Amino acid sequence: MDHSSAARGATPVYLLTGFLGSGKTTLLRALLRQPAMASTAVVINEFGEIGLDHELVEAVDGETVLLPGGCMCCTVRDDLARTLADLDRRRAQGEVPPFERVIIESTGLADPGPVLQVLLKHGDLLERFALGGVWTTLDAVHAQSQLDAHVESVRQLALADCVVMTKTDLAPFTAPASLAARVRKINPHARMLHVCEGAVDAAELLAQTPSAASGDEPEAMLRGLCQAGPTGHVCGAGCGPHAHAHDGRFRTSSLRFDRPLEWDEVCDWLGGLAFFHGARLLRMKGILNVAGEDRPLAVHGVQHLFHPPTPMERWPDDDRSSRLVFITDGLDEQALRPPFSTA
Ligand SMILES: Nc1nc2c(ncn2[C@@H]2O[C@H](COP(=O)(O)OP(=O)(O)OP(=O)(O)O)[C@@H](O)[C@H]2O)c(=O)[nH]1
Repeated sequence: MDHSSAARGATPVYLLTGFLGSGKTTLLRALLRQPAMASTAVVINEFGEIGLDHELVEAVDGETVLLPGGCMCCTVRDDLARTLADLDRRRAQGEVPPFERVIIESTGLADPGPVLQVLLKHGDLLERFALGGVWTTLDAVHAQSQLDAHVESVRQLALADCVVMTKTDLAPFTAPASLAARVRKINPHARMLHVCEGAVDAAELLAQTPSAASGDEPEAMLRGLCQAGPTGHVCGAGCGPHAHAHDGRFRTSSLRFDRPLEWDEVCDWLGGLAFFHGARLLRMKGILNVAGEDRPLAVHGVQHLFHPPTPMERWPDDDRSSRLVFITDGLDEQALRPPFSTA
């Protein structure tokens, strides 16, 4: 938070961004368990129709708000401004715990520039909230190809105050060093942390403010960086889906299964998807009800890599159906359908 914001008592807002599956939710969960992150309100935005991240975060001892489906950098920017204003009002009226900071987890496809504009341009919000920093997760396994193919991931990196390189445990030995060199060319100012499974010191991350990172006046610097999109397009109030490359090209598909699933069937199905369609399967995540298991299983995939399933503490609500969300680079929905019955 910059000093003028601190002086006027504005609440710092941290934007947690990073490409699909790069470890944002994992980092957020690890952060929220630490005392330094007590009194944090969380705002989560997802691209899919079925929002899963707020359920995967688990055990947040504070206020968690799920922004409606849609990418925050285009369709739900007004919702974000409203959500922040609403959080502030509910805090003043004692309806939510008295949070000291807000973390916004954006969709992996969001261009952070327009999101930051919400914080920097909304007159009403400026009084009460100030940008605390931008944290960008970078997947050490997939980032090189994501940076080649998706301008959103370059923008997420360019606007970072702190780059959190994840999955170094899975990457080939030399990958983090060559990725770090590429990061330096895109964003020489950002601090870089290497973390495994979200294990980062919250206090250290909180210390990475825009001013600490660059020495520039943070809001002025960010305003410049946020103005133009990758194509020179400046996001405005009437900015619709047309303005962003990801709309139309990226497709979200959601599947729901009412009956408990057989684990072997799921493995064959998802294994086949990764094998045949991994290159276009940008992200898969789900909560599964597996026959014989008391607890739900969280499953995650990024391109060809499927992470080991993890049992969740408990079902997030009464809904016992399995839910999966796929974000693909134009993959036909038909290709995702399982060979077994979904009923
Ligand atoms: N081995 C390993 N796995 C990780 C690490 N960080 C995250 N993961 C795994 O990567 C998968 C995706 O992580 P998430 O935290 O859900 O990624 P995300 O960026 O929130 O995903 P989206 O919100 O869908 O874009 C999960 O299975 C995590 O357990 C890491 O440092 N090491």
